[in-house]
Amino acid sequence: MKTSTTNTAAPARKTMMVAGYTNERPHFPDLGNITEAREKRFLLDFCSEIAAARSRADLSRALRNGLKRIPSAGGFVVQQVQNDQTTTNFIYDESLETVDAALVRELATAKLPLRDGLQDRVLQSEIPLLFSVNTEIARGNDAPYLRIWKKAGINIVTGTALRTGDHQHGILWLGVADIDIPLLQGISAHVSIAMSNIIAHEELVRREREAAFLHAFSRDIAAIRTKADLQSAISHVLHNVLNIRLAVIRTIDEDGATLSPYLFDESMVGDQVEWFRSLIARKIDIHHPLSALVLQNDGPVVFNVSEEAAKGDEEPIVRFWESLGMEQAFGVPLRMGDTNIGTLWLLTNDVNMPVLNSICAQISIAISNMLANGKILAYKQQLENGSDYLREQIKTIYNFSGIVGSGAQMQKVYRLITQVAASSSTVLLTGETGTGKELIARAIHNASPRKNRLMVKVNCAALPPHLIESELFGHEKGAFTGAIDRRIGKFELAANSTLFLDEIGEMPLELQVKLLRVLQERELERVGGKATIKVDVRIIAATNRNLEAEVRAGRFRADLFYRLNVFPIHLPPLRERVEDIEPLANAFITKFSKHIGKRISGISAKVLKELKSYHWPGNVRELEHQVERAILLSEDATIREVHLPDRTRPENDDALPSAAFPQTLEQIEKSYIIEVLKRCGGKISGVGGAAEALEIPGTTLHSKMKKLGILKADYFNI
Ligand SMILES: Nc1ncnc2c1ncn2[C@@H]1O[C@H](COP(=O)(O)OP(=O)(O)OP(=O)(O)O)[C@@H](O)[C@H]1O
Repeated sequence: MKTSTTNTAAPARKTMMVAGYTNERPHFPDLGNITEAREKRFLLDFCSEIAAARSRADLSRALRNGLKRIPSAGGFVVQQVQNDQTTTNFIYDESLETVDAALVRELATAKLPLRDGLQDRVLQSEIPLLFSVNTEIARGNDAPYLRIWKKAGINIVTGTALRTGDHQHGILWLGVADIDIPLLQGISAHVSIAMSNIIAHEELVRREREAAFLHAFSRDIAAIRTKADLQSAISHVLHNVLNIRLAVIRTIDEDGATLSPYLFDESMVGDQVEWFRSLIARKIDIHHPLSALVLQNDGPVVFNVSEEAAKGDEEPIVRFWESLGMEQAFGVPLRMGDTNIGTLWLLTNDVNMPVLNSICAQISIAISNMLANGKILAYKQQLENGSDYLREQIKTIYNFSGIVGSGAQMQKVYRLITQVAASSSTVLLTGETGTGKELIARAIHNASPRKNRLMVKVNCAALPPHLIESELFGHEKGAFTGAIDRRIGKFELAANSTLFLDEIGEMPLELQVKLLRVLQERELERVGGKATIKVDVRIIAATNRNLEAEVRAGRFRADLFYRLNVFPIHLPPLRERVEDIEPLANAFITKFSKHIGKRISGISAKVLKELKSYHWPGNVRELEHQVERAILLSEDATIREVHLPDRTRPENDDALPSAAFPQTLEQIEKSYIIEVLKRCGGKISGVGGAAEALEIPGTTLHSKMKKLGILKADYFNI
């Protein structure tokens, strides 16, 4: 046996037998005590057992049994050549575990570089090579398997390339000092065939398993209705089929410009959860280099983490991958047909690309179905809410079928409506209560390009402050107690239409900030939601308060006021457009006589005079109610009587007639308080209440009202 400092190679021979066995033994010594005939017998037995091997365990057993009959044999290892210039263990002799179990097991799962000065030489050689373990170690070769052989006390090992045709499957290492080269070649030829069969069989089993998983996955995914179920199905298939974990799925937002997180799994980020969450929470521009690359690619993109880090772009996500010790990260486009719907990110150092592709195709379908479902639900809700509006509109249609009034003041209002309607500019309608602000808001909407969608109205004074935010911006399920379902807000409902914010002066200060943000950025977040939603909404706001005074008093934000006051339209009080009173009264007679079912043809001159001289604190609404009441009470076809409150004024006289004037101080006080209460819409205390206007505490006003016998009917009877 030659154990020179270098390896000894046996020259290739032309006289090999079919099994690779020949009687000639030019370099290797005899096969111990096995005679030539027994050698043949041995090889036949050995090879038939190897040929029968269907699994790694079979092959291992066959090699172990065969080698038992070679006295100098000390163990075997078969390494498999991988595509990435490495080898991995295929089988090893379990008896080596008695030497150093931990090291053997470590090697069993390790990837060894192919070019280590030994493996590469064996694979390049046509014939088996013989190495001295001690010499290789002394030379500085630190291949870990040399340490095993050394610990096992084996100094001479032979390495034989395992090939079928041109394909290199691996290397057969034998710890044997004394073996006949043709016999070794015969053994290796059979091991090569067995190995390639086992690999093919394993591949087949793996594919069948994958196909079964994919089939189950597509079945499961078709039945999925919730995001949580989708997440668990995806995690399950990735873990079971690819043995990897999902990092995050991002979907492209409605605006088509950004990607938002859709699903993510923090189970693989260890104690870096907070960092991971902060990275995930961010919206990503679709042109961001890493995402753009994935979205432009047909299949998965492999990012080499150290190469990405070396670019010095200070990408936070790359630093994160580095911190997890990842060598590679995978970004996969999620697509339906030619349309990108998002990206899927995996943290793994290795992945089966074809399988990943088919999983991603299924995930794309599932996500796009879920997104479509979400949209359908939103549309459904929009339709439902829309039909409420429609009903409301139909119910009150007679109220805004036309604006009545042709006086100079209303002519000015009509001109302003015409100027602003076609644009999307914000309009601020001001004027006392009942002057027709809502009517004008609808007129602007109906004259605008948005007229085919319903105008959405929010009365900021009618909602409790804690509900206004959810009413305006919507909420996600569970956002607060009572949020049992997701609900879209009025802003989203008014998408591509007009949002009429009535009584804007009543909006609480804290909400004014949020409204300002939406008006500035045209995007909002639902209460309890993370996603930002773009909205194209035209705003018309209305108030009967003097907003400038409210700003000065610190009750209204100046910045919001300037945002709203883009195009102000002031509705004059009815007392300043007396010329409109008769046409308005006639219009209401037509409307109510039809509605009530009484044929009323007109108003007496006396009543008309009374109407024209009245102060109309409740403006057109008050006139409307007075006409309705008069029709109900009238006994013939002409209205001959109206019951106006005490504040009538004679024509051309600003002073009130003495008969109508209260006689005592108490009466003066009573009617003054009633007047103030009317102007404050019956609100007694709080912001905008009568007590505030009278500059007395709410409790004092209450007791005064009690003392003076002021009843609700006194100030609500307009
Ligand atoms: N010029 C008008 N022509 C016909 N009807 C009118 C006119 N102005 C107001 N009205 C009617 O008066 C009533 C009150 O009008 P509207 O609700 O638009 O007033 P407003 O200024 O918005 O009141 P508030 O400030 O109290 O909300 C409605 O029934 C409306 O149809």
